[in-house]
Amino acid sequence: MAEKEMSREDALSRLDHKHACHILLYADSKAKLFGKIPIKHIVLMQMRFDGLLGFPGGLVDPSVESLEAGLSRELQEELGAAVPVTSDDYVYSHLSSSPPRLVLHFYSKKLKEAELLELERAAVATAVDHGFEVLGLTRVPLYTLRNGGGLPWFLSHSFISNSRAQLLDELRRLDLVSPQNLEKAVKKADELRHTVKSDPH
Ligand SMILES: O=c1[nH]cnc2c1ncn2[C@@H]1O[C@H](COP(=O)(O)OP(=O)(O)O)[C@@H](O)[C@H]1O
Repeated sequence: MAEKEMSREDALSRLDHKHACHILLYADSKAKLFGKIPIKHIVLMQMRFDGLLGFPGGLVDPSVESLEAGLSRELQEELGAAVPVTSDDYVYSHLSSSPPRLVLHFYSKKLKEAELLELERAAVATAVDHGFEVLGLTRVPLYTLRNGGGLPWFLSHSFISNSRAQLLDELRRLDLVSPQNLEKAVKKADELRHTVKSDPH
């Protein structure tokens, strides 16, 4: 569903709307899958309570806290560790079409690989939301295997709100996947979604 991009100023003037902030956390990595396929970057998403994929974050109330303070609070609950977010990490805002009267603010932040690994551990060990609102953090595979495994299959899953578009925009903007590989992965994902839906078994 289409979401309308808006300026931060316009977004914050919507006092009669709810506001939600979400973040893409990522790190560079030299690790290799099966010892040969470079991971290149670790990008985090999460499996939500409703079975949809989305980013860490949640509802914030700009009348009582800054967007960044609200997002940091949500991250503490979902990841079990402090992730200081600043306005430098802000990417863009969208007016949600469904549900209506909701403004979505999106952030991304690069971490060191060791910091990200520590967050993954804390998300299981100490996060109060683990097993409830959040069923688990997941990494986004950025490679495409010969059989379509990796990013295409990941993109063929179901995502909350505009989080799939937020993911694709950031992978493109941060150059975490080349434009050609991203385009191919999206095309393959669309074919896979069609195959899964039309398979009667
Ligand atoms: O990753 C995301 N990207 C964009 N919008 C999202 C994402 N996750 C949830 N949303 C939207 O934001 C709303 C509030 O988010 P969330 O469910 O994370 O907050 P909460 O845990 O505070 O209730 C959801 O109803 C959904 O429409």
